Amino acid sequence: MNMRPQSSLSFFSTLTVNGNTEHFSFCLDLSRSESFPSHRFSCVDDEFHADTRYSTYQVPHNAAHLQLELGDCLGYGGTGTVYSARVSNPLSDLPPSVPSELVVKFARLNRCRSLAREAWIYNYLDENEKLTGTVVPRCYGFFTSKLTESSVECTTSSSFELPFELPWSVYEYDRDPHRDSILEDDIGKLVRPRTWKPDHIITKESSPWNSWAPDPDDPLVAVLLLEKGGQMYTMFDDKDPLVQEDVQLICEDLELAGVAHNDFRMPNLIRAPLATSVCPRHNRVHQWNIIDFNQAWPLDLSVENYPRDTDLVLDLDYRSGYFYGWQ
Ligand SMILES: Nc1ncnc2c1ncn2[C@@H]1O[C@H](COP(=O)(O)OP(=O)(O)OP(=O)(O)O)[C@@H](O)[C@H]1O
Repeated sequence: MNMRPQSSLSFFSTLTVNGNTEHFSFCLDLSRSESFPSHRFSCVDDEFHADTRYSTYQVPHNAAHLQLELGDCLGYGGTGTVYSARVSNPLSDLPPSVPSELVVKFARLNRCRSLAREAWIYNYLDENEKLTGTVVPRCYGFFTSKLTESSVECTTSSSFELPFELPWSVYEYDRDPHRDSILEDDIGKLVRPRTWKPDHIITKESSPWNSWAPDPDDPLVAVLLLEKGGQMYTMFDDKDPLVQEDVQLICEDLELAGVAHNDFRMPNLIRAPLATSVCPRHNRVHQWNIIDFNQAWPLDLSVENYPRDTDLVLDLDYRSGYFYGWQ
């Protein structure tokens, strides 16, 4: 029987991140936290739907503890700052498939809710679509911790507000540093089912993240732990027909999973991690992975008129002006 290996999302319950650079040093203890479910978008009526199938995923409470030493900054954007991190646990404590280096995406202090959404999409792609490890990096969980002054030392200044000084600092160009960004399923009409049964199922509306807002007096740090991929896509890669073919195929995989990415640009396409598995649909190891899902949402292709009605929403528009950053 062809059994899928245990999901990387079930490996760890708690995490310690040690960061020591010339600007700061910190030691953060974090615990697994629930991610933030999305409503289901439907192209039938162009509305978001509350749907009990789109709910939180269980977090493991008695799984292993992971210890990381922060390495280089790999990139940043409006939502977070991304670092490589070396696993410092004794190897015997870890599931054998855990690589020695991972990636920590820190949410900016005002963007924890957006990162909680991105974490939910990774969960969705892992559990429903089995795309983690082939088309998107494997995810090792979403963790949070309250930030205390005692856990952080800044060598330049002790301010929590300094841009770029700390991995969770608010983005310098943020238009509203005191709020998280508005997600597409926060606005417009919401369609509710006629019968709404189980109270114990946590959907977007009943999730604590739905009403979350950053509190400067009680800051929260949130991180997403991912498999480490390589360099992002460049104009040089763009000229290679083999690269183009492979990217078309991973776009097809994400489209057939019914996940609308909503921000498909060159920086969100990276070289696939070393341990990428064979894609069962294309019977090959893809050389590229898609990242950055904080603006994504799922569709249910079994109720959509696919591809006729879904094309505009699901099409990743590879090599479009938006992809190149021209519009
Ligand atoms: N798993 C990964 N492996 C290697 N590099 C990564 C990984 N995840 C992110 N990066 C690097 O970090 C950069 C920023 O990551 P990401 O796009 O997730 O941040 P963001 O803040 O959500 O961006 P945006 O402003 O588009 O929302 C990427 O362009 C990429 O270079």
